[in-house]
Amino acid sequence: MVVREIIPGIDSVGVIDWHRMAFDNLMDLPDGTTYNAYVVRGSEKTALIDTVEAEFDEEYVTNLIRAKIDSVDYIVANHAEQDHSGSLPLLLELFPMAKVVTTEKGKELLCSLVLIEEGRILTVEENDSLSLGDKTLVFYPMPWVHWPETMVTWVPEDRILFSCDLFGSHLATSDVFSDGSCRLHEAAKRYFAVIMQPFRGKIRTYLDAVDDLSPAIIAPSHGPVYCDPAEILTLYRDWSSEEGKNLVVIPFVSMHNSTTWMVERLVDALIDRGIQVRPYDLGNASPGMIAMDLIDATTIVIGTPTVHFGPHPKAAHIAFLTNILKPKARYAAVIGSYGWGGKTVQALGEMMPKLSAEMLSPVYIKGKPQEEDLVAIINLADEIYKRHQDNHLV
Ligand SMILES: Cc1cc2nc3c(=O)[nH]c(=O)nc-3n(C[C@H](O)[C@H](O)[C@H](O)COP(=O)(O)O)c2cc1C
Repeated sequence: MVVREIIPGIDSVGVIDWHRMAFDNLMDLPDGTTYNAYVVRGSEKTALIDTVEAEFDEEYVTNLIRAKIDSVDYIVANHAEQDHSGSLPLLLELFPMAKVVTTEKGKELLCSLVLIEEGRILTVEENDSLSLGDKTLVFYPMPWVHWPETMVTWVPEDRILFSCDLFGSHLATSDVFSDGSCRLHEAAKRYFAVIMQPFRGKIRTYLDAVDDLSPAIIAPSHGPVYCDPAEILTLYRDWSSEEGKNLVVIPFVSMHNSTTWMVERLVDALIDRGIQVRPYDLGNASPGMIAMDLIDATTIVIGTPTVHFGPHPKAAHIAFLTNILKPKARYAAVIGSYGWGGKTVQALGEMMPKLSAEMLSPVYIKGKPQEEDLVAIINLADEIYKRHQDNHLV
């Protein structure tokens, strides 16, 4: 529990969740997370920006007491997801005059997800503003970062942007401000990979809007605050672009090593051809790491044996994840081994209808790979090399 000043009149009053291991049961969290919330004190009125997970209610309220907040006029809900709206019911009890400020869609979601009474909600649209006296809150809906109701809040007098999940990172740290470290950038990338990647087209548009505002500070709802917004804006420009890198990601699973031997041969052949390669054994790989590489990969190769006539469930899981993340990869292939028959290659293709990648010829072999099978793997490496060359990546 700790209150930190961001700038005079604006404090960080959120909480640090040091030990959380997973988020949304979708993403592994190696570094915990934070639920950021802020207080903006104007000369006449006070606003809170976002709240925290309900299980951290007590810490949040303690922070408000430490920050000497005895009245609240507005509680801005930039995003209705429970990690930011969970404390709203308690806060509305504690501050009976406070209004929740959100978009029309946010109102609908808050009423159903955290059971807020409609009468306590004030809805806002693009460019609407609320005066706090010497500070103003201006609202910009930015749907689909990463839910339909999301918005950001801007304080023009201080040029600070409360960007909610946009620019967030799951990183529990005692630093309230970015330290510019690789660790933070990796946490932000992991966050983008799993939460923002499918919406990168919209995000490119929103990056232009943020550039137009030219913020001095970006204060997201997870992870550190950026006093040099170019740091995170530059990373977001790269991650949200449609330009893949000279990278092949190979998530694979094997029961008796035939698929593993094929993957090993492919890895060596790609390295020989000057292509960066990341194999992930799905027996113990982190889905977050794979998702991060999907941001950059130009080619995805899934390796799997046939199990009960289809792909191994671990390969099916990664195909499903790939499909929902809609990565920018231009090429995909399936390699692996079967015993007597099945529809593994076709089934995997059908699991990824949202992947707009050209499917390269599979190398799907019976039993243990023989020399001619390994030659087919070399041919696949050549195919990938040619495609990467066509894209001026090698
Ligand atoms: C539980 C189980 C189910 C299997 N089901 C099939 C199947 O439906 N069709 C098939 O062709 N092979 C099936 N196989 C055989 C494997 O696909 C085959 O042994 C393959 O070579 C294993 O590749 P790996 O060494 O990479 O695990 C099955 C094997 C196991 C262990």
